[in-house]
Amino acid sequence: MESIYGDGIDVEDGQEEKIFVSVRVRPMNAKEIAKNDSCDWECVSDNTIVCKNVLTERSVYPNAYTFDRVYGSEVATRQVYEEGAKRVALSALNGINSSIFAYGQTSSGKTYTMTGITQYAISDIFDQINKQVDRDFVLKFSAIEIYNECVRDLLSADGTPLRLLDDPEKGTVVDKLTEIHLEDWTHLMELLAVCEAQRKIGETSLNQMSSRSHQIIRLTIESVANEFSVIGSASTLTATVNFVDLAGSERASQTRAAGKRLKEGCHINRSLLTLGTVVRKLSKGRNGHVPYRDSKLTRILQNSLGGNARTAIVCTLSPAHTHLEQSRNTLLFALCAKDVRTSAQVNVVTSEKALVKQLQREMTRLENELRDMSTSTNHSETIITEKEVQIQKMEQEVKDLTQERDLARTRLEEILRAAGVDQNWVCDLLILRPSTSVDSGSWDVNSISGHLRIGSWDGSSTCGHIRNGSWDGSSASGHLRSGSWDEHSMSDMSDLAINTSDVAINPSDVVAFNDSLPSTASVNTYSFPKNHKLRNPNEDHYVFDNITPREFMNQYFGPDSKAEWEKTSPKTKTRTSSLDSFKEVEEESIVKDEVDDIHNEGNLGNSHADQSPGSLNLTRSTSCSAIIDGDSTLCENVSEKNVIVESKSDSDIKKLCRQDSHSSFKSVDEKEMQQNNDGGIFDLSPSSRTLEKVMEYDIRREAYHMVKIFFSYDYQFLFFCK
Ligand SMILES: Nc1ncnc2c1ncn2[C@@H]1O[C@H](COP(=O)(O)OP(=O)(O)OP(=O)(O)O)[C@@H](O)[C@H]1O
Repeated sequence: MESIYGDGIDVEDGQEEKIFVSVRVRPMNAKEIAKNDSCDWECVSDNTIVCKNVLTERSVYPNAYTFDRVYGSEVATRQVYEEGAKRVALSALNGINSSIFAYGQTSSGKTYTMTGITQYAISDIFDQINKQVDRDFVLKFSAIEIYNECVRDLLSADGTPLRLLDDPEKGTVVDKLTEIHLEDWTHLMELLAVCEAQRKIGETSLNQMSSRSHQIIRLTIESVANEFSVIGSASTLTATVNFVDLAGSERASQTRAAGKRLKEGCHINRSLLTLGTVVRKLSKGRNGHVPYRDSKLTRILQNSLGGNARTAIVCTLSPAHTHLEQSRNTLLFALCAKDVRTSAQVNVVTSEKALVKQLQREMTRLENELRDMSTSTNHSETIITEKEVQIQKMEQEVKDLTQERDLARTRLEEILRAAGVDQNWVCDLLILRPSTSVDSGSWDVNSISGHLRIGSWDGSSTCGHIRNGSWDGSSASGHLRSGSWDEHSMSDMSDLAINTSDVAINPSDVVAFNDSLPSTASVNTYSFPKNHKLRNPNEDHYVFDNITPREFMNQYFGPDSKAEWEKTSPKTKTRTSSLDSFKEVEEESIVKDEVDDIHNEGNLGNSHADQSPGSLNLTRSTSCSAIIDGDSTLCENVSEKNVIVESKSDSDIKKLCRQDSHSSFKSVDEKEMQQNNDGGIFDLSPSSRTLEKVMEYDIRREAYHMVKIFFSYDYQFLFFCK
């Protein structure tokens, strides 16, 4: 019995060998003889063929061509098979993929040759199988046709084109291709007959039965060692052998093709051109891109060209001089193919040892994959854990802030209640969140670089509108801008409410504290007692715990006008004169004028004329402290003041506002106020003048507001109450 590896076939892994290339010249046919065409080709040896035609000196074509084997017209197909294809075909029995295909122009004898080779090869395969008693074989037969770039199953009546799929191990595979278990020789003949019947053929001027498609007959051979095997029962061999009958290259002018035939010819030529390019690239080396995917033909043949397959090509020639150019092209293709090397590899397990090695490699690969997956999973879990911790922290922060807000709101309500302020009164509230240096004692508004928001608060609601404003501490010198107050809001304050959390200011945006009030204290600076310490919120303590609201207001916003104006006036004058004495004089003059105006028009009672000068400056202070203290006497004054204000005509109030705005040395710019629609610029200096401006703003809108400021450890509140 022959060796499993065949007669003289070397199957060492990685061994390279060239494609076996042979040339077969068919006999002159009746037509050619009738036309008295001459025979151009002569095989001068077993492997050299020469062109007998006299060539001009300028011809680029060689005269002689050498291949692995050349066969003249007298040589039988059997010999072509035996010498040029058998060795390759039988290598499939040893687990090596193999392909044999015929290439040549139309009517050159491809089908004739391949039909014979296919039958001889399969016949020999049957013989080899029968001889091999230590292995059990299974043969599977399939047939493919590529017609006009569509892949068809020749064993199926359904002409639906089949898809080509890329399998990582098998390479290109034809999806849903019929595979029939080949039983015996008779069965083979039946199947070949089916394929022949199914294949697209047509009549051309050169071939009455021209194949208009590429045909691939595929035989898959599976074998496993049986009980008689000395190698081992587990060894398995699987390989395929392809018998490829290509459609013939043709020149439309020669075939006089038109319509359907012309279209077929275009597809045929295009795919053969791609095949030629692939072979040419492969012959020049394995580097670089090989355009296998440019045609269905080269995709399917990829494993048969330059891959692991053993390959034999039989190039067929028509000897007639008429076909000289086509024959030369065929030989050029053959020359390229001659240099293409393939690597013969047994692509199946051939021994127990190899099987063990393969399993070990597979185990290693799986372990690596598992490790990678595990690492990836751990990483993801770590990220999730970190996010969860972050979320928990943020939830805790939200909780803490909510508690702070509620605490602040509660304290405000308590203070308002203690001060006798109606909780349902509408208040405009400004909340400043101090920096961490809040305890240091003084607050330099010039340091403020962020924006503040001003809104309104109805004391009971925690949600609603926020009227945005901004406080540009540097450019506006401590002016508070209220940028988006609107008439509607002002006239219907009951609709306004503020969510205190919305108006909280980022500490970095708002305040910085200095140790003391600068000697050049401007109206932009709030100062606090040097010894004053803002309390920790946990102590449930406010600024007002140490001083009365009146003292507080007097201390930071000027003396109360109603209560002992004469005593406090010099002090106020001293402070303001240190700021800008000439403006003070100017202001007092203007204030006096405007009071006189009002008196002259009889809108201000005589009892209040006595309060001048400075009464207007102190009006706000009076009302504010009165309400804070809950002092009934002072509240009467508030009431009186309300009467005074309300008794004024609109024109009076506007006039008063205009005059007063001019009198302020940090004046509210009337134009700017109007440009900002109803947005006023408020001077929030510690002088009563600041608060006067707030009053001014409110009076303009026929709303009478007061200002309170509370400081706690975390928040400072400035709100304007109606
Ligand atoms: N070596 C040969 N000996 C005798 N006759 C041959 C030989 N080669 C081919 N023929 C004949 O030549 C004709 C054309 O051959 P064949 O059909 O095989 O050509 P082809 O290359 O397959 O053409 P196409 O590409 O058009 O299908 C056929 O009638 C065939 O019998």
